[in-house]
Amino acid sequence: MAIILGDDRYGKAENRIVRIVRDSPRHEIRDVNVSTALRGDFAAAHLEGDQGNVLPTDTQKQTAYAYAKLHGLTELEEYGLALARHFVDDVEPVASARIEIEEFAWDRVVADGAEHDHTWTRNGKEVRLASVTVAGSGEAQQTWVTGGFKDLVILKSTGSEFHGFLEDEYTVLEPTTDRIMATSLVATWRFGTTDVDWNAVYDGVKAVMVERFANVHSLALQQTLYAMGRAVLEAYPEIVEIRMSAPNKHHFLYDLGRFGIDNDNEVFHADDRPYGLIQATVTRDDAPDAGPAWDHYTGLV
Ligand SMILES: O=c1[nH]c(=O)c2[nH]c(=O)[nH]c2[nH]1
Repeated sequence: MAIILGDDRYGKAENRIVRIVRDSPRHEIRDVNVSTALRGDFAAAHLEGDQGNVLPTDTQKQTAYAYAKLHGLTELEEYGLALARHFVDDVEPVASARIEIEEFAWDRVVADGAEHDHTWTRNGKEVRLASVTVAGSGEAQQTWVTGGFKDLVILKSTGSEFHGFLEDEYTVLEPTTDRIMATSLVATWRFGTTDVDWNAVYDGVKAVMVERFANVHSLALQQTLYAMGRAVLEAYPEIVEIRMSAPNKHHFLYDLGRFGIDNDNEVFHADDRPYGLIQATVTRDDAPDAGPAWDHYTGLV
């Protein structure tokens, strides 16, 4: 009996590439998850630990990012064809290449009645939230109502800076005057009354927050959150307090300079963790006591 190596392949799975086309003020976005897998003359790596034929998965990753710039991502299939043909045609030991691509769709934000040039929400709706607490009876009965949403994923491809921060001996972050800002927003608000047009207020609050995210030129996610919360309280007298939680979904500019390729805020790596988590409450100074309004039960709201 002989023991033999069966089928094998290898590559870099799930490269989270965001490509912004920004040759006019109206930007375009492509947000993809790209996996590469190569088959070919790679037995020696398994049998002898010989890497002579092995194009590192890291190189496959770099190529996937470089091709996002060089070939664009306007058509996923064109991009995939270019990448696969490169591996097969230009890398000697490669006999076949498979490229798998998932695309996450974004919808352009409409703010002030017009499509926004550089802000999108992730396709698919946010989850609406509501909580009601009633206590006591008769004249003494009290009621607390909160509304909100979670999973409102929103991104702007410019109009965001972050610099002037405190630095110490562990600071390596480079200041930036132009970055992607993205978050998956959770917002919950407390009503001061039950005399509310609930659905209309929900739609309105969401529109106000999206508009502020899009149009406030941001110096930090903290500043944007406060601007959103403030605008909600200004627009809706029936709301007395709003709480927001915003993961900073980091998009790191991919270093293509190493390959002699310019990257003028066009190709990014969308990192999933760790993430900054920014939370803020904005409230009226005369807001009634919150009582049990925030007394969460399931953790879902
Ligand atoms: O908007 C930001 N706020 C921060 O507090 C922070 N910290 C960081 O590293 N990046 C950012 N961005």
